[in-house]
Amino acid sequence: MNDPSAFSDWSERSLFSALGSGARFDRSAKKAFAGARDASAANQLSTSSKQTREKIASQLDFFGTGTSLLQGTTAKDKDAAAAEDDGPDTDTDADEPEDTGSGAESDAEDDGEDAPAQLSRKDRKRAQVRVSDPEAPKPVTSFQEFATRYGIASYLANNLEKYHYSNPTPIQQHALPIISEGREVLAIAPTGSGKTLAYLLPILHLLKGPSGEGHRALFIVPTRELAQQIYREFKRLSEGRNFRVCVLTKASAAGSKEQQVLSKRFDILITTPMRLVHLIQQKAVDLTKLEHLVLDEGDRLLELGFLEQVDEILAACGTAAGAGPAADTGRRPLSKYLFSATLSVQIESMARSFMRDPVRIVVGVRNTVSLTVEQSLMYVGSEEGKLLAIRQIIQKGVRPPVLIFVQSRERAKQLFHELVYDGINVDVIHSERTQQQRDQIVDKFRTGQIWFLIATELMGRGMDFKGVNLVINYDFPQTTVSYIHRVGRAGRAGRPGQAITLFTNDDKPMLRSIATVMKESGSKVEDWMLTLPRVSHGHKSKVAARPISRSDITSSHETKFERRIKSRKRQIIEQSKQKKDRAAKRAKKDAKSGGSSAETDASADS
Ligand SMILES: Nc1ncnc2c1ncn2[C@@H]1O[C@H](COP(=O)(O)OP(=O)(O)OP(=O)(O)O)[C@@H](O)[C@H]1O
Repeated sequence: MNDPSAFSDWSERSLFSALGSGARFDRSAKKAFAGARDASAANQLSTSSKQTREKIASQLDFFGTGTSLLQGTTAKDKDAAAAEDDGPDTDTDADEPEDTGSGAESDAEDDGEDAPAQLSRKDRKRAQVRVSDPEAPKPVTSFQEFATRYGIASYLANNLEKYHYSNPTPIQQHALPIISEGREVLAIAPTGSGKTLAYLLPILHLLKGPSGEGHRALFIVPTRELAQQIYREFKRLSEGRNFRVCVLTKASAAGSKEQQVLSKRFDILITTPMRLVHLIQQKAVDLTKLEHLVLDEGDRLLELGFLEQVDEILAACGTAAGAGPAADTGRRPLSKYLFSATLSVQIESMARSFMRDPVRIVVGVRNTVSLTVEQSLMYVGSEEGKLLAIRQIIQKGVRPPVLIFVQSRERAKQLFHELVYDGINVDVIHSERTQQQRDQIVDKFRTGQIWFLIATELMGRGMDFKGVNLVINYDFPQTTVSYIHRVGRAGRAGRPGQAITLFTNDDKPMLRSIATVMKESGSKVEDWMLTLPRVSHGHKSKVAARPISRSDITSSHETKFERRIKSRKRQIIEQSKQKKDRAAKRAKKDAKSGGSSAETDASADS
């Protein structure tokens, strides 16, 4: 398994000089709009309000990095920040519902003493953790306190130390005791704030050790990449206890009799909904021994498309939506946990219908972006302007790894062909690529072999690439939720990150919503963006369901001849890549058959 930290070391080196001048991205990049229809609108670029970010940095220093928010701040930036006005502290009319919960929340950390008096009410809210039940177990302030209060096994304490988890993040401080004391949890905390450990650690503590009785913990996630990532995190944290973990893949969900027998040996299942439903329908899996059920990226899992499958899984656990807790069978009652960076009021009430009096924990302001991400919007006029803008951003010098989001597979392929022709170290990931290709790409991106990764919504949620410095929304996100998750691939674990969102005139209807989210998370946006006409919910739903149609991504100035040459060049690159992949595969195979394999099968440990 690759160690992601190796990548961060790598990214510290200035490897990107080959692609550009090495200069940082110029945020006043008006030149990027050459050729765009409305050059004057280039001035509408927004910059982050560093002043606001710095003021609350200490409050939100989840990872104890201290200077993380300021690391990317040059002296010039600081001057600029000093000159900036944070603007009036009025609530903007967030298009996404904010927190309209029960109203019975206790501001667990809002005793007025911790927050500096000069912070505005909103800034303080950004730094708060709100817990819905005043009777919920009190938070822990350190892993040491958690260990002594609950008597956690020494292997867990050792692994926390070994993998440098020195202080719990706010979501961990609250979730660890609440889950450990048997309460269900609805957790909403920013992207990259350590939600995975917030549920893995207490669940491992409660499971104690492998039992061989059947599946006792089930983790459901929307993509198989995320399933693999949770598997990796689980393996690290459970080192020293021989838990048997199964990540359901296409192959393992085939539902053969052998699988049915095998599955009983696994303590833990990690899966996407579809894979599990397949096994349930084949009667190849027994979920009646389940003690813990986690819906990671839970709001996504309760949306149309996944909802029916999740409902079927809940029914198989004895907890159908609308029903109360499972009947007492003498075993530990099934506890359910939902984690996400975003959760609407509607989805929350749906979740409550199958949960048992969950404690809701909200870190910061609901549905906003992590403060470690410096967000900006860039007007590019037209689709051609986008291609020009991205080339200029790259030429000016950015530090890889960089994630670039587009709205469809087709566009991902088109942009890939454009950038690969420019000689950029780029790859593309989308659902049409094979499982093996997807795994390889994720691995290569983690380890720095790929510098730019073009992705669809597939990679928008949950993926933890620690070193991602920059996210570029080449295509404007279809919803604010998608925006929050996409830009949350940068600025993780307290590190600074940057997000640039390109927009054209076609994106203006949705601009107000995104600008509002940016403002809510401490970035400065132009006032006119916040006063654009509101868009009806009907229109938003339409855009959410189907992206706006855009013209193809292509350098239109090319002649037919140039395009033919380009296409031939692409073929050659593709062939040479395939050749390399085949050679690597052969080498791996030879190595395996030659000696004893230390690597266990990621899909099915035994
Ligand atoms: N207490 C901690 N100290 C240091 N690093 C941590 C701690 N907890 C988690 N991390 C690291 O922070 C990174 C982000 O964690 P994680 O992937 O769980 O974020 P998340 O909140 O689930 O984000 P998302 O909403 O995008 O899924 C991971 O690399 C993880 O190893």
